[in-house]
Amino acid sequence: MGDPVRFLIHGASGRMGQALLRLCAGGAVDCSVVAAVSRKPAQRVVDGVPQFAASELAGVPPFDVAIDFSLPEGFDPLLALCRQRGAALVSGTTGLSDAQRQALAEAAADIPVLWAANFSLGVAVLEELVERAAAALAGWDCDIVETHHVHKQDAPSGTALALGAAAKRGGGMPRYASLRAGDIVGEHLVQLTGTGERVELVHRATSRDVFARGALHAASRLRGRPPGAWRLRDLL
Ligand SMILES: NC(=O)C1=CN([C@@H]2O[C@H](COP(=O)(O)OP(=O)(O)OC[C@H]3O[C@@H](n4cnc5c(N)ncnc54)[C@H](OP(=O)(O)O)[C@@H]3O)[C@@H](O)[C@H]2O)C=CC1
Ligand SMILES: O=C(O)C1=N[C@H](C(=O)O)C[C@H](O)C1
Repeated sequence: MGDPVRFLIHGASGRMGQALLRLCAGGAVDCSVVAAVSRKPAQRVVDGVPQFAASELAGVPPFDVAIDFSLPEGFDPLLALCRQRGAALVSGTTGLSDAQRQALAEAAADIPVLWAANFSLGVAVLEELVERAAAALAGWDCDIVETHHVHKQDAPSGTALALGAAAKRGGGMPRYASLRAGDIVGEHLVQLTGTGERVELVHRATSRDVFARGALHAASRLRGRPPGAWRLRDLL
């Protein structure tokens, strides 16, 4: 066993940030959270974890891996910090611009990075099923319906777009629909419709812990890897 991996949690006050901090405190992986960053932290230290405002990012202590579940507006300073410090970055933030995706790809020349639209095992399997189904059902209509809680800002969800990319790899031409309702954690339906028949592939997340656990395990395995754009399947 080596030293505990040192995490910076970015978006710490949010729904995902809170799940990550709770799982870290519970020992889900061998780690120490050296900085919890949000836009405006209410306290300086919470449960022994130092809290930082986004404007104080330059002053955070040394860390091995930043885990980012925030909003696109906070992404650029975090990526710059990781490059400057030579630290790895795991990000699940969706709604990034093309320029931000390009900057992430360029950063992979210098540091290990992993971005995934969805850190659950089920969605990783669903992507493979969708590609196969779209290839086998050429010419069928392909519709992706995603449903999330009312606070979600981006649409279609990152996962819907990733499933759409899988469908395209199989030859499908996906269309998207988004619903925002109550406190739904995240549901994705891929519907392939022919004449007189229909195939439905569905994933329902009922707890954010599935995403948080996936991100923590990937992050702890990213420490010490060479620079590059890593995929979730390389690490889990
Ligand atoms: N890939 C995956 O598996 C998953 C991805 N997500 C994605 O993760 C992201 C976060 O989701 P969720 O936790 O629900 O969102 P929340 O709105 O609950 O949390 C957002 C967090 O980001 C912080 N933040 C906002 N702006 C900035 C900024 N400029 N700099 C630094 N921090 C900032 C907020 O701080 P403050 O409270 O101070 O404003 C808050 O801590 C979304 O993009 C979502 O789509 C979510 C679940 C799974
Ligand atoms: O914002 C969320 O909550 C989620 N976002 C991700 C996405 O955009 O696909 C993953 C998950 O569905 C929850």
